[in-house]
Amino acid sequence: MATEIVNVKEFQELARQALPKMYYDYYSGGAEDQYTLRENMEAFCRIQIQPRILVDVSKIDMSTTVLGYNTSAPIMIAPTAMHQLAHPEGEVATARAAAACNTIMVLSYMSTCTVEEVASSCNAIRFFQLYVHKRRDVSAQLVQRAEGNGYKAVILTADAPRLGRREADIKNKMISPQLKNFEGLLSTEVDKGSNIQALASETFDASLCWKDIGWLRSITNLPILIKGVLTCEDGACLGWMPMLLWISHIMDTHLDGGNSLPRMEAEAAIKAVEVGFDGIIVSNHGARQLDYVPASISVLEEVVQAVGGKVPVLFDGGVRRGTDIFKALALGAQAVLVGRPVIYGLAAKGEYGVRRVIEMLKDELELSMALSGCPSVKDITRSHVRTERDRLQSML
Ligand SMILES: Cc1cc2nc3c(=O)[nH]c(=O)nc-3n(C[C@H](O)[C@H](O)[C@H](O)COP(=O)(O)O)c2cc1C
Ligand SMILES: CCCCCCC(=O)C(=O)O
Repeated sequence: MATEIVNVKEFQELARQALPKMYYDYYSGGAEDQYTLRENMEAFCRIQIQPRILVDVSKIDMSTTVLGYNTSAPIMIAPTAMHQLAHPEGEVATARAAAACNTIMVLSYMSTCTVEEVASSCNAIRFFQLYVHKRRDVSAQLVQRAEGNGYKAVILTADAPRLGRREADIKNKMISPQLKNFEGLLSTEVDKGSNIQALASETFDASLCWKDIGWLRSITNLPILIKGVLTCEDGACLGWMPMLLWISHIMDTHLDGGNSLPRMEAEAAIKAVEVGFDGIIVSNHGARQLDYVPASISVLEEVVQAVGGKVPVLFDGGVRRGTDIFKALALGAQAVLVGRPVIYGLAAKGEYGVRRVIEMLKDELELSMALSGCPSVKDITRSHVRTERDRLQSML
């Protein structure tokens, strides 16, 4: 008799068994030494939950809204490429699971099913993730197809001027399949599939910069969110200066005030608001781009503070448990996006597997809320978690 799958991580092992090594490595891997890949999960473990007791939690309401769209819980499906490598039904199965769970799905620019196939498969609320193509007309056409097919927002991925160095993919000679969205738009050489590194460098426009929000606005009326904003751990411009100075004194390090990296990085979030993005996704791309960037959970709060409620802040990276979601919400995220777990569910059991993954996360979040004294999402506050920084500060 098959043993019951009791958590999301167990789906990873099922996926490993189900997939050819080349694909499993592609989905599960991170960049270079995979330091950030480990950190994305370990940083969650260093945050403790501070529950309240004797609160009426006989009813728990996880529902929330993202950009005005109702969703059953603050959990979304992150854009991940090429779902048909995990399961023949690909993104259509994922979208159907999203619809069944009343969850928002973000379709990857690099999807294996087309924008239209996914749109016509179910009534899930869908956003469209955009990589800006060297040939801007190709990106513009895809965005317009998405808009015409009822996708509700564009998510611009800004952390990939080039593809990160994923050594397993290099060793495995990972090949991208044909991506049907581009049929008729690009040369057949790309259509027939190629080494992903080569395809990425043919695709990604490394000249993309802040002023290009103007071009994006000119091609769509949809809200545009930016994905890949990170800020530094120490947040010098956000009120942590006394602690920083103390730490720097102890460590005899030099901080140069105006030109320090923390200020520069915090400016990325502020800049995103200034140039008119409608939302921010704190993300390090699942640790697949630049290794040795911080875990995304460890920089979330700085971004939230820098943004100051002007636009919604979403979060992804390393979410594997309902408690992880609880922690991200306590640190100010409006919702989290989940990447690999969804693919593991899809690889293991198709649409049903994706549904189970989302249901498990929802069940765990619901229990976490009950045991923490939070009957609704808005009851989850900053004081429900204790971070490393809190612990350091209490020692001052
Ligand atoms: C296999 C894989 C493919 C991905 N493809 C894309 C993509 O096409 N576009 C994008 O913006 N992000 C992509 N990402 C990053 C995810 O959107 C997300 O940031 C990340 O997976 C979150 O971390 P998690 O996997 O730990 O949940 C991909 C991630 C993985 C694991
Ligand atoms: C096939 C070209 C590259 C796809 C990149 C998808 C992605 O973002 C990833 O992290 O992988």
